[in-house]
Amino acid sequence: MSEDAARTQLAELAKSLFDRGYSVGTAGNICVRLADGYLMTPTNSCLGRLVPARLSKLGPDWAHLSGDKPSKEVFLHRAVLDARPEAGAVVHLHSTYATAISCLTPEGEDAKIPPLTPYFVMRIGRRLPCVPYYRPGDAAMEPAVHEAARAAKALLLANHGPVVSGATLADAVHAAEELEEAARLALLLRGVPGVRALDAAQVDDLLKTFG
Ligand SMILES: O=C(O)[C@@H](O)C(=O)COP(=O)(O)O
Ligand SMILES: [Zn+2]
Repeated sequence: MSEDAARTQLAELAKSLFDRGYSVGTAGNICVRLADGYLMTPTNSCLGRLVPARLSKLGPDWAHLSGDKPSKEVFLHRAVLDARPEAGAVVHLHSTYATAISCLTPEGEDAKIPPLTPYFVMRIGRRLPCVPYYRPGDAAMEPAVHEAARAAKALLLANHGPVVSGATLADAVHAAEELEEAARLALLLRGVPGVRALDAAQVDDLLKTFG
């Protein structure tokens, strides 16, 4: 995909997330890997109103080259994309239910979202680590995020929100949407008697077939 096409697609998918309530105000940020660097949402930008030509362009060394000032979460995106060479994009949101789970999960543990549906397993996988709390934009989070991202496609930032990678931006967006729905189901069904999750053999079969 050309850089122009990547810019247009980033703005369109970000608007789609915003329009459906996955992001409010200026929350969230997105990064896409390019052949010669990275495209990133500018800091304090609204995902619903991005201008393709004003997206931040960073070089292969993550130095800001052009466009508006990049998101303060450059370290977050760098950690994930360095840890997952196969990933082409990262989406960070403050979507309500996944963020609620990030406030319930003990820091450093995996989030307790049970494998209720096949699509959650297919899109997110077996693990969803929860990285301890860091101030947004704090470079100190990079090693912890890197370690979590090596183990899983998606992770939670404690008391902050989800971070989801994908082979393409569309994949990352779809996975972030699926994570939000899974978090919503998990909270809806919390404590409800008789809830049935997929068993280990069913999860293994999904990962073997689609993972
Ligand atoms: O929560 C935060 O402050 C950031 O993680 C965020 O979501 C928005 O920050 P910018 O991308 O710098 O606007
Ligand atoms: Zn954030």
